[in-house]
Amino acid sequence: MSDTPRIPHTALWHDKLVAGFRRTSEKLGGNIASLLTKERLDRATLDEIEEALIASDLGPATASRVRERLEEERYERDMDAAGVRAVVADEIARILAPVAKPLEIEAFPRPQVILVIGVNGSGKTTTIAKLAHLFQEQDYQVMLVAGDTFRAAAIGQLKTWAERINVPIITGKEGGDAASLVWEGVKRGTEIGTDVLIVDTAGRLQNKAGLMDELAKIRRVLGRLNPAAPHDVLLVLDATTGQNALSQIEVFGKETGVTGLVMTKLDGTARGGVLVAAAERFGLPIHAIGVGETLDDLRPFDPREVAALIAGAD
Ligand SMILES: Nc1nc2c(ncn2[C@@H]2O[C@H](COP(=O)(O)OP(=O)(O)OP(=O)(O)O)[C@@H](O)[C@H]2O)c(=O)[nH]1
Repeated sequence: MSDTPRIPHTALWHDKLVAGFRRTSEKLGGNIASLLTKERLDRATLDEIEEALIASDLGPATASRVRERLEEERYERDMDAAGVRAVVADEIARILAPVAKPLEIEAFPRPQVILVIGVNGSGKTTTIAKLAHLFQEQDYQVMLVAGDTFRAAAIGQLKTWAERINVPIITGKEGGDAASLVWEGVKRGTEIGTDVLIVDTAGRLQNKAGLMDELAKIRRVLGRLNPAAPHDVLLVLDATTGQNALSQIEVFGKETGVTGLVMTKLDGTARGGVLVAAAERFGLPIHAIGVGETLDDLRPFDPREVAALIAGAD
C-alpha cells in the first residue's frame, strides 16, 4: 500500500492538457481581450467581464469573485488582458485546489470497491479502462465488473477494454443481476489479491426507481462482504453537456450518493469552465479529468496548471 500515489505527470500529459483546453481557453481568453479596449477597467467593462465569465460556464459565484478582485486591483494599477487573465486564473486555482484529489487506494481489507455511475454516453466505459490503466501504472492489481447488464453492448465494450489492458473481468448475461456479479467480483478479487475492483453500472437516470433499487441492492450485497464497501461512488460527467453536468451531480447525488467526480471530454468543448462551476458549487473531490480517447488521456490534475489553461493565462 502506498500513501502517495505514484502518478507520472509527463510532458506529454501537459501537451494533451494544452490541446484539450484550447477551445475553452480561446473562448474565455478571447472574450476578455475583446472587452479590454479601454485603458482602465470601468464599471461597464467589469460588468461585461463578469457576463463573459458566466457565459464560459464558470458559474456566477466565481464570476462575481473575479469581478470583486478586479475592482480592488484596478485602483492600484492599470490592467491589460494578461493582467485580467492572471486574476481569473488565480481565482480558478483557489477553487480547484481543494477538490483536485487523485483517487487513493487505501482500503483495508482489499479490494477497494469503486462504483462508477453516470448517464449513458458520458464516457463511463472508457473512463473505467483509463482508471484501471492509471492504477496499473501505480502497480495496483485491478479487476473490473461489467455491472451495466442492461445493454449487451456495454458488457462487450468493457470486455474488449479488459482484454486490451490485460485485467480480469467479471461478466454476466444481458439482463442479469448486477449485485451478484459484484458479489462474485469481491469474492474472486479477494482470493487473487486484487487491490481495486472497478464496477460499471447502468446509467438509467430516466428510470430512477430501477436505478435506485439496483444500487441499493449492490450496496446491500457489498455491505455483507465488507461494511466499508463501496469505498467510492464515482460520477462520470461529460463536459460538453455544460450546465447539464451540474444538474446530473445534483440528481445522482440525491438519488445514489456521490463521493467524487471525473469529468471527461474536456477536449471536445469550449465549456471547460464547467469544471470550475462543479467544484465551486458542490465541493466534491474531482479525481481525474479526461482530455481524449486514448488510455493516457485521463489523469488527476494540477489545479494551477488547469486554471491557467482555462483562463488562457501564461
Ligand atoms: N474526445 C473525447 N472523447 C471521449 C472522452 N472520454 C470518452 N470519450 C468518447 O466518448 C464516447 C462514449 O464513451 P463511453 O465510454 O462509451 O461512454 P459510456 O458512458 O460508457 O456510454 P455507453 O456505453 O453508451 O453507456 C466514446 O466514443 C469515447 O471514446 C474524452 O475525454 N475525450
